[in-house]
Formats: sequence, C-alpha cells, structure tokens
Amino acid sequence: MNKEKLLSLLKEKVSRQQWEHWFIDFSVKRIEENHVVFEVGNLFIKGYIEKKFDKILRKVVGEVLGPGATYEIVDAPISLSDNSEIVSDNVALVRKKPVLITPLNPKYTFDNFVVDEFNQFAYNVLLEAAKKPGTYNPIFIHSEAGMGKTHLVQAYGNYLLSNNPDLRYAYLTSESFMNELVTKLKTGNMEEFRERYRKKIDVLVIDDIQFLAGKKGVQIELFHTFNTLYESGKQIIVCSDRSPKELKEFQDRVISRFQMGIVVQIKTPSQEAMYKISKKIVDEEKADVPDEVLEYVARHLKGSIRILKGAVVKLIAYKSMYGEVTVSTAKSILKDVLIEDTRSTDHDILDAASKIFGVSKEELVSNSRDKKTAMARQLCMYLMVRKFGMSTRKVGEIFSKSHPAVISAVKNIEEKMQEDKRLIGHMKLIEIELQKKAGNASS
Ligand SMILES: Nc1ncnc2c1ncn2[C@@H]1O[C@H](COP(=O)(O)OP(=O)(O)OP(=O)(O)O)[C@@H](O)[C@H]1O
Repeated sequence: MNKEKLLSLLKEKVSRQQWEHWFIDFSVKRIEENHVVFEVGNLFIKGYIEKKFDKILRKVVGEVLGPGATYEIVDAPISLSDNSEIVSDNVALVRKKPVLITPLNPKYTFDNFVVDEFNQFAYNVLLEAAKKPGTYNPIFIHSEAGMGKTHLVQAYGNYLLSNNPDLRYAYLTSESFMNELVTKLKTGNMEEFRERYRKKIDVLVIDDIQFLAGKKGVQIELFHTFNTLYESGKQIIVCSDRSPKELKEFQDRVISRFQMGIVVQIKTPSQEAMYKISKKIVDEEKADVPDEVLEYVARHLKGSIRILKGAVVKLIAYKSMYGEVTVSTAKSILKDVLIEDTRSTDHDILDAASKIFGVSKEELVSNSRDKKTAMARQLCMYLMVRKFGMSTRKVGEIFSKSHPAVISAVKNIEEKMQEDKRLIGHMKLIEIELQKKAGNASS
C-alpha cells in the first residue's frame, strides 16, 4: 500500500517529462520501518536521480513514512543474458554486454553544443577523445556549475556508443560512488563493489569530485579504482567545480592522478557566447523570440548557462501564450536572474547619439526640426524603447513628447531600417559606444 503511495506522490511532484525520462523503471524494492529502498535500472539514472531529485524524494518518504524517514536507491541487479560474451575473470564469470549500460540523454550531442572561446579547448579535447579513444587519459574537466560539463561528457558518451553499442559507460556522482562503497562495506560486499568498478567498465565518468574533500577512505578506494582502470587502458573522466590544484583536503597522490592526463577548464562565457547559446535554444525549440530580447538577456543575465536556458524557455513559453515578447517583458518576468541596469541608460544613449550624430544633447531633447537632429532623436527613442525596454511614457517625458508621438517615432525608425543601411550603421555605432561605456563602468 505504502509502496503505491510513495510512487503516486512522487509522480505528482515531478513533471510528466521528468517522470517519463527518469522514473519509468523506478520502483520501491522494500520498506524497512522508516527507510525506503528504491530500485532503478542502472547506475547512471541512480546517480542522476540522487543528484537532481533528492529533495523531492526526502519529502515524499517523509510524507508517507513520517518525519526523519530516509531512503536509498539501488540499481537493479545485473541480468546475464545467455548470448552475452564472457570476458574472463578468476573471481567470477563476468559477461560483457548487459553490464552498466548507460542510457545517456540523447539530447546531449556535440552538434548541439555551442562552441566559443570559453569552451573551445574542452570541446576539442572531448571530441578528439571520442574520435580517438585513449588520446587523453584521464581527462579532468572543471567549471562553475551549469556551464556544460555534463553536456560534454554525455555528448562524448553518445558519440562512443553510436560507434560501439556494447561499450560499458558508467556515469556517476562521487557521492553515489561513496554511498555505494559505504553500503557494500557494511554488508561485507566489497568484492562485488571492486568487481563492478574496476573490471566491468570501459569508461568511468565521475562527476562532482569536489564532494570527496576530506573523505580519506573513499579517496583511497577511488585511487585504487583509478589505477586499475588506468592500467587496463580504460578511459577515466573526472568532472569538478574547481581545478585539481584548488581541491582542498585531497590526498596528493589522488590529485597527481587527476593531473596525469589533461586538465581542461570551461571558462565564463562572453555575452556574445550567451547570445549564441540562447539563439540555439530558440532554434532547437523551433520558436521565435526577437533578437533584441535575446541580446538583452545575454547582456544582463547573472549566472550560468543552465540559468540562461531556464530564462529562454520562460521567454518561449510567454511568447507562445501571449503572442509577443519584448525587452520589457523579459525585464519583468526574468527579474530574478537579470542584473538591473544601474547606469542611467537614457543619459548614456543621449551621450552616444550626440557623439555619433554631432548634435548636442540639448538639441536632441529640444523641439528642433532640423532633419539630422530629428532622425537622431527618433533613433534614441527607438533604442530606449526597443533595446532597453523603457516605457514609452518615460521616453515621452525625456523628450517632452506625447505617448503616441513616441510610438510613431519608434515605428518610423523600424520602417526606415528596412531600407536605410546608413541608419542601421548609425545605430550600431551608438551601441558600440554604449558597450564601451558599460565596459569602462564595470572594469
Ligand atoms: N555550450 C553549450 N551549448 C548548448 N547548451 C549548453 C552549453 N553549455 C551548457 N549547455 C546547457 O546548459 C545546461 C547546463 O549544463 P550542464 O548540466 O552540462 O552543466 P554542468 O557544468 O555539468 O553543471 P553541474 O556542475 O551543476 O553538474 C544543460 O542543459 C546544457 O545542455
């Protein structure tokens, strides 16, 4: 009874997509007083669920079994099929095919990974390693959270598996490695643990290695696992939120193993790269979000690519619901993840336009009907409204114009830009001025 309750409650708390993707073969193996043992198809899914759904699972077991209830996830026992290949071992018969098969997320590919200066090296190394296995071993890849490590190592896995479906690829977090080690130690099954991690895999990817700081016993086990795999020519990839040198409370010998192959870093993406990624996300979703909105978000987002992805998805959803999305919508629906424009944008735009058109700021906000001045004024209005999301009312106040007059000025520029290349050129120059100013202000 409680078993069904646990699963139905869990199903309510995750999205349909998550349920279908990650929980399709998730089951309750047993309940021991206030401890639940869940079972899942393989180690990769186990690692992923532990990492991403821990909070929800704790909540669910707490709600069904009472406060303080705990859980663990075990992966399903290996099933040996009759036609699987025997690869030898003197402790037990180890068959090759059904072991640790990792269903990688097929969405993570090299093709849909946007490459720019910040991640070019990491991409090259992983692609090379996929094309010529053994080129680099181990590979240590580090970056801040949400910058594409998992995407890259899964793209690597997908590439390898497409050429060799029997490949035994294991992805797990260092935390699941530790949890499993502790369980096997308690139950006296260390042989089984070593068997699995030292002999039954071709590629071992360990994520979030920094979690093992200060955990000496686990580090020792990892060290030996590492040596055995390395000596038998198996590929090891370690992901971390910092470089090997910055890993505190790690044994020197473990760190030196990490440094033995190649260490690559995914750096902080530029605004241009963030824009390219947002564009890719929109294209992949076959959606349509105006460039100026994506540019604004890329320029003002605080945080990782994961956060950018969430923001773009929100914009796409908004567009599909309301038919239109503008910079000012983005400002309001994404305010938690966008840095506010602290600089007084209107003054900056007037300064830049005054410089580019050779018209004083006073003239720009005056009623002068001089052709050049009027054009520069309308361009300023357009930039303020369309690119900086300022309200037409506020822009009206700056130029002492009515609300409809501002709207008509913006429309006029929009139309003119279709045919007048010089106008586009002027606008670009103003934007370059603004970027220069923003760069100076932040440095
Ligand atoms: N260069 C890129 N091109 C396209 N999408 C990317 C890129 N980098 C990251 N992403 C996307 O951003 C999201 C977060 O990336 P990912 O999970 O790989 O980050 P991570 O570095 O492994 O994070 P964590 O350290 O938290 O595990 C994913 O959805 C991924 O597809």
